[in-house]
Formats: sequence, structure tokens, C-alpha cells
Amino acid sequence: MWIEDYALIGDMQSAALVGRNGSIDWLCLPRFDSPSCFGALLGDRKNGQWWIGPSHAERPRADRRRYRGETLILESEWDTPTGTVRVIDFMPTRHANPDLVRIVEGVSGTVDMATEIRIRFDYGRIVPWVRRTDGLLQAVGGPDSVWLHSPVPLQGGDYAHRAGFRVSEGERLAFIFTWHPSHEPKPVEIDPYEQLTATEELWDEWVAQCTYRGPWREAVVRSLITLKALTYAPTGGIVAAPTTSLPEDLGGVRNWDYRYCWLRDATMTLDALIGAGYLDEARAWRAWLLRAIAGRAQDLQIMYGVAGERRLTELELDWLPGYEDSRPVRIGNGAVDQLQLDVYGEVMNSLHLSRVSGIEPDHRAWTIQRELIAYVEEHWDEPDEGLWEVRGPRRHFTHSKVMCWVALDRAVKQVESFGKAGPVARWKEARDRIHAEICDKAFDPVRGTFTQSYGSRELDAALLLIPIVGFLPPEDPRVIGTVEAVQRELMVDGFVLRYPVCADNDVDGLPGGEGAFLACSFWLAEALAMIGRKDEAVELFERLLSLRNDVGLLAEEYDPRYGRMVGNFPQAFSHVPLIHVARALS
Ligand SMILES: OC[C@H]1O[C@H](O[C@H]2O[C@H](CO)[C@@H](O)[C@H](O)[C@H]2O)[C@H](O)[C@@H](O)[C@@H]1O
Repeated sequence: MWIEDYALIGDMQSAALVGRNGSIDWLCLPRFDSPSCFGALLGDRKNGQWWIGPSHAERPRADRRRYRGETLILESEWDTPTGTVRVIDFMPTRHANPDLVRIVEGVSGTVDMATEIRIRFDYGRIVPWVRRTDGLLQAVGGPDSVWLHSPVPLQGGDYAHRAGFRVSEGERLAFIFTWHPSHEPKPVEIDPYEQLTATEELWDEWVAQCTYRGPWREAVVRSLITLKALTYAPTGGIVAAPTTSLPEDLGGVRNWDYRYCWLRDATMTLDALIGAGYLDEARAWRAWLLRAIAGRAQDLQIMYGVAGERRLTELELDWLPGYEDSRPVRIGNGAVDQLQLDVYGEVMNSLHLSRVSGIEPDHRAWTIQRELIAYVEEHWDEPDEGLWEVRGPRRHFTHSKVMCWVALDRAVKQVESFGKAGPVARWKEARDRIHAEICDKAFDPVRGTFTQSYGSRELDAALLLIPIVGFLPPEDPRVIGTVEAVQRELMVDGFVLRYPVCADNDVDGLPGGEGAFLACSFWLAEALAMIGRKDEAVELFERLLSLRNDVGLLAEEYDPRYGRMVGNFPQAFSHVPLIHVARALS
């Protein structure tokens, strides 16, 4: 199954990937970052999978797939020689325990169906004990337990459970899969049809708040729903993606765990949500942020767990072969210990935007912001790992310095526009010093472009953010020169690489290549619009929209070598700039 063959369902605490053939290949419970109980995505069906589909052929692909209206309820339909059948997949809003519901619905004629379920806890490693209790199937392994309500009798064998059944026009059969801690009593069973209605209403109400009215509404709304699905409702934290180790380089080692809250990705997500009218999410995220980073500014991390956890130790799961043999499969993320100075700018910018959008002030926020600014004043001139989280040596990344400028600039604006207290003259002086140093050390006057780091020749697509964050005005020749250099040197088949990745260029300290980074391609569209080249911007934007899969989802990257999406999926970092560009071009 290609990455673009998957659709997302979720309950804003975790999410599942459903394949085009009706197979659920990824689900971690009870949280996004819990061990998987369906892990076939990173191995095979023996690592956990639940398939439902017509049995006239070997696991046929659905003929049609869509989300029901503007919701996260997935409908897959198969036309078979004897009739048409629909499978409705969704995860109801969480009550006591997480549920996954699969309703098989006869659309016309009569269709022979089959199902096969293999529950494997702990990322495919634990084969549970399975027993029948009160007409349900219960699987237990360590801390995890699952109860499965099946409307048809299941037969066990070869460590799986299977059934063949028939569904006729107008008939509905509901399967309910409920996870709960294994030491607790049997969970209360939900009514799947009531939950279907409730889930639909929930999404309808949420989407009704969207303020975007431009020509790309369908793409914007689907992206917003995806971002909402990546929000961990109990805390307000936002994960970068619901998957780990979907490779950036098919068969390669660039496989990372994205089931955490990056300050960078989350602040950008929040800005997109605020821009579309979603202020409650902004309030919840600000509260999450203040709890997560509470303490000393020097202890700030660039990412946290969904509840603000700080220890995200990176481990390799050697029993999983990885997606299309892309090893290693990693959980945790070593980048947690990196110095990435840009996050200070992103956090300051986001809190500034919240205030500009009318979100009521939180007195604790300014105290923390002042601590962050003090840190920036002391450390902005240090080398760091940068927003691309390079695993090579630290450098003076231009983007990091620009974002330190942003941090101070927004602090000054907080004082000047909102009457906050602070040493504004000192901050202005530091801000201007950083500006001057960047223009002096990161600009190549011969090629007329900013470069990735001080003194380097490499380009970096993050430089496209220079006009977007207001470091220089769009009409500045240095901005135009940088945009044109990115177009000349970083574009492959109409999309943008984040920086040159090739054998003789070890920018990131990792072997192998990678695809075009979708966020960067959107940034180029936004920068083109800003410098007045709107037709080119629209053309690039439309090209990017055409990469979305049949249900409107984007991974982190697109690899023109294979014409496939690569990297974790769906990725907030790709959907966020889609929303920004649609708004900018509208
Ligand atoms: O390229 C190496 C790094 O790749 C990952 O980082 C990328 O994803 C992050 C989450 O979306 C994003 O914030 C960052 O800008 C991207 O470069 C990975 O998480 C890192 O561990 C890895 O070093």
C-alpha cells in the first residue's frame, strides 16, 4: 500500500490509518504516542491489522472513497459482480475508553464479505491471549486489553480471527473495537449508530466556525479537519503527525517519530487555526504551552509529549522491518535534546498573534515570554541544529538567526502595541544588531541571495520565510534574489527541496536523499504572491493541491523520483502552509 493509499480517522486522542483496500494498518492506543495495536504499516499483517472487504477477489481496492461531508468519518465503497457495499469507519469522541467503529452497509444487491483481525500490542510484538466473554472477543496482553463486538461469528486460527458473511441492500452490520487498560472491568458498550450521528454533528458544528470563504474552501476545510484531528483534546497539545518512521527516503534511514508536539509545528498549526477563526484551540494550546515550558528558560525543549512530557528517548524497534524495508523503525526522537533557536521566535510570534486576534491575555504568558527573550539575548549568536534538526555539526543557520530577530521584534511590539513592561530600548538595539549581522554574514552579494548559514554557499528553502515573517519587505532586491535562487537551485520537477541533498553535500549528517519538502513548496508559493508574482503562485499552489490524495491528505514530502508521497502522514507541517497560501491568494 502506498502512503497516499491511506485515509485518517481519529478521536482527537489517537488516530488510525485505513488503507484503500479496507485494511486498518496503524492504530496506537490510548494516545497518539502509545504502542500500536495495529502496526502492519511498519511491517506486515503479523504486526497487527484489521481488514474488512468484499471476498470476490484478493483484498480488492475500494472503487470510491470519501469523507462523509466535512467530517472525519470515512466511507469506502466497492462495486462487486453481485452488488455494491460500503464500509463506514470512524472513531467516536472519547467517553470512558477509545472505540473504533466499522459499519458494513449494503448499498445494492448482495455482497459476500470477509474480515480478518490480528491484534498485536506493543508495536507488533505481543501476541495477546484471546478469549470469548459474554459474546465478545477479548484480547489481553500486558497493560492492554481490547474488546471486540462482532455482529458475525469469528473463527480463530493461526493467531488471527476471521469471518465470512453476506450483506444485502439496506442491511447494516456494526463492529465495535474498544481498548481499555487490562486491569479494569469490562468497558461499557457504545451504540454505534448513535455515535455515528453524534460524530457527524460534532464535525458539522466545528466546521461551521470556519471563517475562510475563498475559492479553495474544500482543501482548506479538509486541512483544518486534519489539524484538529492531530490535536490531543485533553491537553491542547498538537502532534506533528500520527505516525512514526514513514520514510523520507524509501528504503533509507530517514525515519522519525512525529507523534510529539514540536513548538515549531504546533505554533504554525495554531497560526493557521487562528487565521481560520478557531480561537478555542489557540486558548487550549497556549495553556498547554505554558504548562509544558514552565520552569527555567534554559530548560526549554523544542518538542514535548502530548501532555508536556520531556523525556522522549529515541529507540529503535529491531523486530519491525519498516515501511517498504526502511529501517530502522524509531520511537522517541533524539532531536528533543537539540538547540534550535528558531523556536523562540515561533513561540513569541504565536503568542503575539494570539493577542492580536483578541484572545484574552494570560498574565503568566508575559512572564514566560520575558524569560525567553532574556535567553535569546544571551544565546542568539550561538550555532545550533536549526529548524531541519540536522544531525551533523551545529552551524550559524540563517533561519535560526532570523527567528531570533522575530522573537525580539515581537517582544518590542508587545510593549509598543499592548503596553507590556520591558526594557524595550535594549531589545530594539539587540533586534537591530541581529538584523545587521544577518545581512552582513548570510547574504551572498555575488549570487544575490541569502544562504543557509554564515559563510556557506548552500541555499535553504527556509530563507523563503524572510519576507513572510517580516524580516525584510517583499520588494527588497535581496528577497527577490533569494526567491529566484531557490527557484533556480532547489526545485525538482516543480517542487522545492528544503536544501540540496546529494552524495557530495553532507548538510544534514544523514545518508541518502529525500523528496521535495511540501511545506517549502507552499512557502515558495506564498513568497511569490508577496513579491507580486501571483500567477506563478497560483500555478504552484494548484500543482501542490493536485498532490493531495483522494481524500485530501498530504505527507511531509513528495518524491518526484517515484511520483509518490514520502515521510510521515498526514503531516501538519504540510497542511498548515496550504491554509496560509489559500488565505494569501484569496
Ligand atoms: O531531517 C532530520 C530530522 O527530521 C525530522 O525533523 C523534521 O520534522 C519535524 C517535525 O515535523 C520538523 O519540525 C523539522 O523541521 C523537520 O526537519 C526529525 O524529527 C528529526 O529527528 C530529524 O533529525
